Amino acid sequence: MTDQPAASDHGLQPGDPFAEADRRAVYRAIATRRDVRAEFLPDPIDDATLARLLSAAHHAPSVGLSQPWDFVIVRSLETRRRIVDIFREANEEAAALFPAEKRSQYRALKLEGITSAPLNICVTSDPERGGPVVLGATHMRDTDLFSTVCAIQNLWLAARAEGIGIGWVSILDPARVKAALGIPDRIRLVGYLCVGRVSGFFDRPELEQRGWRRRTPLAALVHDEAWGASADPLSQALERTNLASNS
Ligand SMILES: Cc1cc2c(cc1C)N(C[C@H](O)[C@H](O)[C@H](O)COP(=O)(O)O)c1[nH]c(=O)[nH]c(=O)c1N2
Repeated sequence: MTDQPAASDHGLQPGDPFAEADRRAVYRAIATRRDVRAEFLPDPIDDATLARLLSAAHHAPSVGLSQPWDFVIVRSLETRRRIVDIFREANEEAAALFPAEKRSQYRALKLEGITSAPLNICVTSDPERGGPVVLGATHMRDTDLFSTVCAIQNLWLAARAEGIGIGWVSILDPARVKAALGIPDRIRLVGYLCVGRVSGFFDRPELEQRGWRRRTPLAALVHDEAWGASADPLSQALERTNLASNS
């Protein structure tokens, strides 16, 4: 046992940045990760690949190392059809909430790939996993959820690197999904993911491509010292940064 940080098994000294190609690969996964709805292929995901994705998720940070996540793997078409019915009902309710001029555009969007993807993963969070008092969760009650979202993002990025698409579906009544999957009441439903190999990834968010909403310039979201103060000259660097080209 040592109290030193672990030496990397990738030929790096502790504290070294990644080699250039590896660094680029990390940013490329981040920049090209997409939410996938319609481009799923029926090809099954083999267990070794699925295990890598789940292991990536399980390496996420978590409040007090509580690891509040569980992953329900859903392959049966019968179960996925039940979930799609839950989606359809919620999606009708959702459409009605948008103003009339947006409603038809909303209805034209494909917002799930539950039965077209060969596999679904329901990711949950157990607020009691870390015990009655969790280090780091004493003053921010939703930190178990934040941790579980980190796990989903890890899985999403790893999937992109594997050429596997992920589509997150949240237009669902969580109580009904939990009942369909036998998930106990006290467990929180965080993400319902459609997972599968894809015919391709959009190069921009599909919602942007379809004119629903655009990505906000980052400089508008970074505040210098206090809320509302623009981060000049950092803002110039932010405007120049293009993650996709790693420049
Ligand atoms: C918490 C949460 C919940 C949802 C989503 C994402 C997240 C983080 N997204 C995907 C979302 O629309 C997408 O991430 C953005 O449009 C940005 O696109 P890219 O992910 O960059 O492709 C999503 N997409 C969809 O088609 N149906 C859905 O119900 C949801 N729900």
